[in-house]
Amino acid sequence: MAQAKIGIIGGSGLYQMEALKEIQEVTLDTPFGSPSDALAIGQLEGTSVAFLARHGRNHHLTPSELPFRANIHAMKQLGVEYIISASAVGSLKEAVKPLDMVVPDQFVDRTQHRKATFFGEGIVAHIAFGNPVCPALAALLSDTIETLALPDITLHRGGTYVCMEGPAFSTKAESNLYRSWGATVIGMTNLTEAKLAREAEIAYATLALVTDYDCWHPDHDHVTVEMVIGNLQRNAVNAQKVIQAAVKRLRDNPPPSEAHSALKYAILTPRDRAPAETLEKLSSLLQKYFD
Ligand SMILES: CSC[C@H]1O[C@H](OP(=O)(O)O)[C@H](O)[C@@H]1O
Ligand SMILES: Nc1ncnc2[nH]cnc12
Repeated sequence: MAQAKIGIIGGSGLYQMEALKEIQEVTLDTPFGSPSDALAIGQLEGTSVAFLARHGRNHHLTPSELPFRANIHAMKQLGVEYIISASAVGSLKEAVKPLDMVVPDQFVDRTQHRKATFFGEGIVAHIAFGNPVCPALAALLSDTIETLALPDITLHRGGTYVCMEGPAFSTKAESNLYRSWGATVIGMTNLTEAKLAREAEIAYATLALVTDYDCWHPDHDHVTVEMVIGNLQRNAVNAQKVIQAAVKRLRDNPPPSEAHSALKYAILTPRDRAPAETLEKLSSLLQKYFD
């Protein structure tokens, strides 16, 4: 099977990478079901990259329907060590404007209906998640954006991404509550992905692309998909430039990441007490420790 060290997960508005060449479409099965779509494995900046459209290429999956575990497992099967996630977000701060880019360093989990762990069924592990984003990968992403200096785009290094369940947008009371917590942006997908990526020992960072001011802003009574879509298309063009340049940096200088050994002290169940079926199910995550 084709392999790739770098994975890209494209969110709303980013359903393919234009610059990806020699594409092989791979339909993968995982112990956690099928990923959102076939993965496109191809060449970008002379290195192998695996691309997945998070909601499917025709955007047919809601955030709650996303097969997060299958998506991350598929990346692991392909040998991915770094995931750059591109995501549409609403802004919770006046200074963070539509079309700006944020590279968050924290998440707040407001999801309710998701399986956000590979563990259970007889094997227990507790990963550290105090720093939910890989600092080295996030720095690489921010440095890339800064160097590109895209016209009219402000970069915000760091910030807190509130991950809500959706699919409906927030109420004003919720939006103002998140603002009172000092959060920066809001979306519906990235916390779950970041957690699973950490369990899979994949370094993960988010390129958050601001589409709207959510509903708290006095000039925007509601968030509407119409409002979001206009900015999504412009964001997608910028996201492709950033991702391509970040892949080049990653190719040349893949940073060491603590995420790559996240399970080292996390697994509590001794191997000889672990159910054979679960060991088999988790083999691509655990083989390094249990062989
Ligand atoms: C299109 S607005 C709501 C939708 O956009 C974001 O998706 P993604 O994170 O995959 O870019 C947000 O999380 C919602 O799923
Ligand atoms: N305002 C918002 N709330 C949640 N997810 C979003 N994605 C884009 N804009 C959003």
